[in-house]
Amino acid sequence: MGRKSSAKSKEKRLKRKEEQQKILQAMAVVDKANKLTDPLEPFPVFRKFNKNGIEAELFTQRVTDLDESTKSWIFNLTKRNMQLKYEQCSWGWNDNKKMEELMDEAAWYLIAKGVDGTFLGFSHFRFDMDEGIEVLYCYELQLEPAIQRKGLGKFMMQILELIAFKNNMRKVILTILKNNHYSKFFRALNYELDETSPIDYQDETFPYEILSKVNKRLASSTTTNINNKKPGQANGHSHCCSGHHHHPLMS
Ligand SMILES: CC(=O)SCCNC(=O)CCNC(=O)[C@H](O)C(C)(C)COP(=O)(O)OP(=O)(O)OC[C@H]1O[C@@H](n2cnc3c(N)ncnc32)[C@H](O)[C@@H]1OP(=O)(O)O
Repeated sequence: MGRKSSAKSKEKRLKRKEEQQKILQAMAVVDKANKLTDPLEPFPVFRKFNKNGIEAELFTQRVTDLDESTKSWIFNLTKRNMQLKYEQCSWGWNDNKKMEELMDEAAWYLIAKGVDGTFLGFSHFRFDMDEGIEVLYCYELQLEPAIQRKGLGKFMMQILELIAFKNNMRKVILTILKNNHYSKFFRALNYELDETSPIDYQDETFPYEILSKVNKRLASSTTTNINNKKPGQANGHSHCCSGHHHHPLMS
C-alpha cells in the first residue's frame, strides 16, 4: 500500500514550502534591519527639524542604549498623552503593561530633542514580522503637547517611512484607537485601513483599527499570509498598542 502522493497533494506541499521559504526570507530581512547601528545614517538631512519655531535634533537608539531619564520621560509622556484614551475604551490603562511594552528589547526609538536638550517627542518602532510579512511597526508616536500641530509628527513619520522602505520592509503599520481623533493625522499622511484591521460584528466590536502605508517598490511581489488571525482577534481586545504579534512560525 504505502503512501500515495497525488499530484494535488504534491502541489500543496510545494506551495507550503514556497510560503515557508518566503517567511524565512522575510525574517532574514527583519534580522538584518535589527542589526543596524544607526538607521538614520543614510538620511543626514533628517537629523534636524527647523520649522514653526521648533528647532529639533533627531536620532535613533535601541532601547538597550537608553538612559534612565530618557526611559522615564518616554513612559511619562505616553501616560500623559494616552491614559485617558485607553481608559475610555475596553483596553484600560496599566502602568506595568505599558512599561513592559515600551521597554521590550525589540524596541527602537526615534527621539526628537530641542537644541537645549529638552525632550520633544519620540516614536517607539520595531522591525518585526506581522501576519507573515516584514514590517516597520510604529508602536507609538508621542509629542509633548506644547509642540503638537507644528509639523514635527509628520516629519517623524516621514523618517520612519524612509527607514522602513530603505530596509525593505513591506509596510509601515500602526494601531490607533478609534476614539483618538489623531487618526486624522495618519489619514492626512495617506495611511489607510490595513487588510489585517479587525472588522466589527454585531456582538464583537474593536476599539482600535490598524492603518498602514505600503512600500510601493515591493508591492507587486506577492505577500504571504499563512496566519489569518488578526491582531487582537484572539481575545477580542488587547492591552498592547499594536495588538497581538503572532509569530508565524510559532503558531
Ligand atoms: C501609533 C500611535 O502612536 S497612535 C497615538 C498617536 N499619538 C497621540 O495621540 C499623542 C498625542 N498627539 C501627538 O503626539 C501628535 O499630535 C501626533 C503625533 C498625533 C501628530 O503630530 P503633530 O506634530 O501634532 O502633527 P503635524 O503638525 O505633523 O500634522 C500634520 C497634518 O496632520 C493633520 N492633523 C494633525 N493633527 C490633527 C488633528 N488633531 N485633527 C485633524 N488633522 C490633524 C493635519 O492635516 C496636519 O497638517 P496641518 O497642521 O498643516 O493642517
